[in-house]
Amino acid sequence: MKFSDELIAGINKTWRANHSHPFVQGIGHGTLEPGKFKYYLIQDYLYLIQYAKVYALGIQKASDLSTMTELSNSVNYILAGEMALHRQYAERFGVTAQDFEEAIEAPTTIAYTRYMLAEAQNGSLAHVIAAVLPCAISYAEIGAELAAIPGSLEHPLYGDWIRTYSSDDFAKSVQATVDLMDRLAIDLQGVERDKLKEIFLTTTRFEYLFWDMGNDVVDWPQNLLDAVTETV
Ligand SMILES: Cc1ncc(CN)c(N)n1
Repeated sequence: MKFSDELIAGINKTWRANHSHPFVQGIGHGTLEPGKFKYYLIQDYLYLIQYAKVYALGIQKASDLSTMTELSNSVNYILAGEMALHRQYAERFGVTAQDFEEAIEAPTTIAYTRYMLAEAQNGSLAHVIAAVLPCAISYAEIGAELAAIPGSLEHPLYGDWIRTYSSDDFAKSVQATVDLMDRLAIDLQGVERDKLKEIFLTTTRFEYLFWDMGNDVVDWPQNLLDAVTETV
């Protein structure tokens, strides 16, 4: 069994919980409240900025030019490809990409992204890839599953999102990361593999928290947001 398959098989219940999350199903069936989607997109834009930096740390830790090039392609795909989707939605919601970029990061966004950055900064390239892998694979799987729901691809608001995450471009970018994980794992022993499994489980759990955040619009308490002008 490939190491990437072993990672998912070892945490199957947690893994599937993301697919059946009400927020995800709401996108697929077109029943999600647009306001929740907008809040999620803003936080996801901020998330992707940090996520691109995690991949960039991988470039620094890579030991060959071909891996560096692959990771650099991933950084470019996130910043220019995936985030273009969010910029297009910003326009549809009547705000600018800069409004998205200048939004306040919610506690979940900070916790998830800074966890990945800490593991990436302190660990090896394998740690970097284990941290980003649930994000990559789960969106590709979710995109494909939602695309199979009749009419989902034509939904006026959610169709673009589903088309992006079920696209060949996204799948190609994810496959490069999966293949890299499998190559890196070949040389690793038990304890090192266990650490990768722990990181993979943690970021899979964070994926669930991120869907929860969107579904419940979880932000800092309003009184703290109102007091923001006191500190900036
Ligand atoms: C939280 C999250 N996880 C994963 C993806 C897919 N890159 C995303 N856009 N946002």
